[in-house]
Amino acid sequence: MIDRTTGPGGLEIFGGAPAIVASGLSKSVTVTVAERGLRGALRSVVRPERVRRDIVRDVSLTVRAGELVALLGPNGAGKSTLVKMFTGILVPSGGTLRVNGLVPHRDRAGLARGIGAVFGQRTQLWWDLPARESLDILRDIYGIPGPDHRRRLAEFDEILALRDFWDTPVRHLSLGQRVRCDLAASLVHDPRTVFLDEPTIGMDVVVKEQVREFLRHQALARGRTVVLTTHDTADVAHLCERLVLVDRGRVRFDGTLANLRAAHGGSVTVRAVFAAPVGPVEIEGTDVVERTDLRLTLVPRPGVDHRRVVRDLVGRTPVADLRVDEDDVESLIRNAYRDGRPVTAGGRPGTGAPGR
Ligand SMILES: Nc1ncnc2c1ncn2[C@@H]1O[C@H](COP(=O)(O)OP(=O)(O)OP(=O)(O)O)[C@@H](O)[C@H]1O
Repeated sequence: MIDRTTGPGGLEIFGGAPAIVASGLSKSVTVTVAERGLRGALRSVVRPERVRRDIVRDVSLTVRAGELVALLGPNGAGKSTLVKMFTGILVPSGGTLRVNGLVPHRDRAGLARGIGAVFGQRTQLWWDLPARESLDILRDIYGIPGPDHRRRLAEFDEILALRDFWDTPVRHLSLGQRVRCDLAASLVHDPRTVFLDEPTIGMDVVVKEQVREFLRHQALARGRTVVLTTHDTADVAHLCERLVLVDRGRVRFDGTLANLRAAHGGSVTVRAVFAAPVGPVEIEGTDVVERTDLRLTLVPRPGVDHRRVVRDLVGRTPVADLRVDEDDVESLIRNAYRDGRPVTAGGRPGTGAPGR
């Protein structure tokens, strides 16, 4: 059963039990190795060589209720496999997993009432029906009371502007319109935890922002847990407080963007233009890149907080203009994969165990 209370302003919020608790979670498959050449092909038929492939290895992760978590990683890293285990579609080969307090593959029916999912290119809507009719069918399947259903659709429509196209058959919708309807379908039964695979794929910048605002609202105001897989680093920068980087089946990093910056950030550059000429300025913990009477460019040394550098600079000189250039999210993630060490929240090297 889903544990709910009423929060400020009468909003329903979910209880404090973690949404996901995974410990040592693994998934292996057995694959047949195809041998080369005609003789090899014949041998593969007569005596196929089978090898075990580890797709997800020893993943430990706790996601609290109401968290917005991005699951990131290169193609083939194991993200979809993890989400398939979270949603009960795949049975883990090892470790333990609970989602909304349930063992997903053992209690798929119970789990379905408390989770929602959007899987990228696939739709859960009826192809030949207008999206609105699909949402009505889902209302009947889940037994949602009419007033609740209408209130939820009005809320989804307010941010996602569904009314413009929800009377059009799904097969005539653009990808961006269809995914917006799929988002509504995944939330219509008010699930506690939502899994979204590339929710902003194929959308223009305006619609992407609409979807991000919608997901923020669903996490912050509604207390829903949102786990999204994405290759769009702007989703991460605009949306997620927590990042889990997966690589070759393992968690390589688990923490906030600030943790990632601390662990894998390159340099931050502080550029100041002064309102009047100044003499020599010494700011502790920095290297000077450029200095004139009117300009100063500094790079804080590793481990030095650039905000302290900015405070010192502004406190001691007449700064007319100031710019801080940091690595963008994409370069941070690239650095994390290149650096190779698994890092948990707080920037500490670790095994991918929950960092908070
Ligand atoms: N049933 C299976 N049999 C064999 N290999 C599999 C199976 N399912 C997944 N894999 C392999 O496991 C790896 C992880 O796949 P997965 O789909 O989880 O990656 P992903 O991180 O979601 O990738 P993408 O970003 O491309 O969607 C891939 O190398 C894939 O080929």
